[in-house]
Amino acid sequence: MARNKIALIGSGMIGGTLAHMIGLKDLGDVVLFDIAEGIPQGKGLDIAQSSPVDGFDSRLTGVNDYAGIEGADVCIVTAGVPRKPGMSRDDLLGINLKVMEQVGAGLKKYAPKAFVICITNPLDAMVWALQKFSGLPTSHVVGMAGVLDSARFRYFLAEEFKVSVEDVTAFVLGGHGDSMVPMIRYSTVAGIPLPDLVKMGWTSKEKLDQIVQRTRDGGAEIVGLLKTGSAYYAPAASAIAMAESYLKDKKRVLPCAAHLSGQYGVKGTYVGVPVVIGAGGVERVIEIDLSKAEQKMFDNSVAAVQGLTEACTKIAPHLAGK
Ligand SMILES: NC(=O)c1ccc[n+]([C@@H]2O[C@H](COP(=O)([O-])OP(=O)(O)OC[C@H]3O[C@@H](n4cnc5c(N)ncnc54)[C@H](O)[C@@H]3O)[C@@H](O)[C@H]2O)c1
Ligand SMILES: O=C(O)C[C@H](O)C(=O)O
Repeated sequence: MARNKIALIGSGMIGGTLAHMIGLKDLGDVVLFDIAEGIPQGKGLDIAQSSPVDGFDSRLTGVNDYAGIEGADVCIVTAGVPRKPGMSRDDLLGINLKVMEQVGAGLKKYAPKAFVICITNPLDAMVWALQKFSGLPTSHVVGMAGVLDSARFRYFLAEEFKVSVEDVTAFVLGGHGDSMVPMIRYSTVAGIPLPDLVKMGWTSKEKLDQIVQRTRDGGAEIVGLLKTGSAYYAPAASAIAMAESYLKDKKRVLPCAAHLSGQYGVKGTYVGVPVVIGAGGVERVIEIDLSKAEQKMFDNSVAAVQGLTEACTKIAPHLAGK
């Protein structure tokens, strides 16, 4: 059987980490693409030279021409610019929208059958624009944010309860911005919902509120510490989980920025919701029951995302007709 081909569009901090993880997990051959000459080639060669030590056979190559991604099964897009301290993700919209137009053209020409995972920020607006620029089916263009935000939520909860991260399930709905909605009611420790854990005296409502806020601020916390860019280890691990579910038809249920066509009362917008990812791409959008308060927070988050997509159509009016 032929090996999977995984193209990484953008070979910066996340792109390099992705390439390394794909090698270590032996998920397939990797093509690193970037506009910066030498960076994808150098990272590819460096990681390839670790393969005899770690015992993997992935072939890694670096390119500056989209032709190199031809026939990719999966493309993970991190091309663009990350934020620095004092910036919001939304400040990246203008610059990264131009990058999405170039990437979309490259995907359309060379990898129209790929499963595409967009990571570039501001995430929900960029994946929306990338789908339109590329013309690929909405089932095959998805955004990574919910897996990361949920992983942060799970990690903070596991720390609070002093239990294994493995036994904490949690997820975050909505856009990947300040208005994201960590779902307390649907989060558990070994199946015990968080509100029950409050009743059992494991934690307090105030402490949970602090954890929710720390989750919302999770990206900014790392940006404030790193100062030169944003998180990359956890984002890369999150995208790998999505790629693996597609490549191995695992049908994992993961929160992702998915195209909504009426679910949750939303049409034509990408926003974070639980989906099933399998060989068919996004095979199902799962509509969970929301309380009035949860629905209000979700609607508020959707409105924030729609504000950004409107801003995109002002910068690139041709997006409106796509
Ligand atoms: N969705 C999420 O949860 C999430 C998490 C972390 C980071 N991000 C976003 O991911 C993006 C990448 O982050 P990073 O830390 O890897 O940044 P980085 O600066 O390390 O890497 C970005 C790479 O993109 C390349 N690039 C720039 N313009 C390009 C173009 N037109 N075509 C191809 N390549 C181009 C750059 O040369 C650079 O190598 C940022 O926008 C960041 O905000 C999103
Ligand atoms: O916060 C950022 O700018 C990067 C990313 O969206 C994150 O959540 O880590």
